[in-house]
Amino acid sequence: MTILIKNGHVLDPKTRRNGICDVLIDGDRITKTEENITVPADKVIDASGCYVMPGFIDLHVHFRDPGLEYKETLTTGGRAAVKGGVTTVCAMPNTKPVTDNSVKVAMIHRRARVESLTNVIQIGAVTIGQEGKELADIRGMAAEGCHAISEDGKSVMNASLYRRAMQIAKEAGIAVFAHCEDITMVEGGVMNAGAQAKKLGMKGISNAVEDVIAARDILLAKETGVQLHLCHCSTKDSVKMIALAKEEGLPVTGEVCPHHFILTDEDIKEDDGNFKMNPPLRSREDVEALREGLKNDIMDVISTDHAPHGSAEKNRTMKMAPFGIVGLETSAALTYTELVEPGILTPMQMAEKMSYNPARILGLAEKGSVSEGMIADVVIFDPSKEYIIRKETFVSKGKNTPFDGRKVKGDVNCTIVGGKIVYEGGKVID
Ligand SMILES: NC(=O)N[C@@H](CC(=O)O)C(=O)O
Ligand SMILES: [Zn+2]
Ligand SMILES: [Zn+2]
Repeated sequence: MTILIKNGHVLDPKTRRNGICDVLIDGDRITKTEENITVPADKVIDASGCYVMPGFIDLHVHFRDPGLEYKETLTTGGRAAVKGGVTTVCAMPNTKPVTDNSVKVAMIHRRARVESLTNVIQIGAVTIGQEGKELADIRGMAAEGCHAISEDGKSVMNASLYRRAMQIAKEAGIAVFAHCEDITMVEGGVMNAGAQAKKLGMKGISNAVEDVIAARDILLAKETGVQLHLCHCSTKDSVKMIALAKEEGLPVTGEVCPHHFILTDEDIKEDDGNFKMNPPLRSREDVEALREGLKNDIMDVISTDHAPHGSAEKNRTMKMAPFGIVGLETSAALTYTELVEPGILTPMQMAEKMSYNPARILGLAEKGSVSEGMIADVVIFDPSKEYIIRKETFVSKGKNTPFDGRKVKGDVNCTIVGGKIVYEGGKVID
């Protein structure tokens, strides 16, 4: 099968191509990127007025499979991913049971190849059962294709144990994805500590809850030399610390989620569980620092932390609802609308942070680029389309979003995974 994408504006962070160009796909590879390709193809796509970018690589999703299939599955999560232009995801291990050994990892990889439209890279847990007591078989999981380990959902509070995990990850050549939260400091908090929490009568989560662990983890990365990726950064001091780490030449990267660079705690007008996530929506100052960090490339990655939950669970009070919101189907549009349209990021930076940089962090040499020889994971994005986000239109099982009813500009037109069209004309092609 050959696909010829005509007249699109190619954004390729690897070759720095940034202009109108045709793209030819043959089988699972991109075989040519050139102006005016005229060879016949099985399928021709007119991408006039659209960006042609490397398929998005989301370093942080929760597919809830196995064990919590009522929230999401490899199939439903995969469909949501390709609708959002996401051609590879990193699935976090806080499944049921926790994905903490090579047999479980191999099983998910095997199943995902059949059940999921997007590529799934399973992330292995740091400790057995995410209990923070005994290290998981990190080497074994790395051998099964875990490109990173993570205790996401919580931090490994025992610094000595975490340091040992980092040493092993370093030896195995994989990264550590860090969820930064000092659980001893949370004290029942459900939203950002500040005036809005007081007004709503909620317990607060201060910035230091994140910052003290971010600082610790950077210092541990310095000692062990492991590649450390800080997940869902929400505070201005996280940005500062990553800047410092980079100045020192440490292999530390930072990730920001759309909700953290768009919303503040003041957007929580009432007691609504759909605004509850970890880390919480912070202050205007934090949001500005995250935007600035993305703009000046201190922050490398935009991920979703797609965290689906059942409606009955989320349509409860802030106190009762679980932490987490969905993101796969809104991330590209929100990023374009909030960062690219206003000139905070260039379109090329969007491609970098949503695809190229994640590919580098995972060590995927054949991904994150629309250029000859690469795997044909491609997204065609129409920056002119305006619409309103409606959670009923989500293909994810999770409808838990604070962005329902929000106006956005920019929509995924077509998603190609390994040379196969899996989303086109508003429809997922199973
Ligand atoms: N982000 C969240 O609020 N929730 C995540 C866990 C996590 O990412 O820490 C989840 O698994 O639901
Ligand atoms: Zn987390
Ligand atoms: Zn998460």
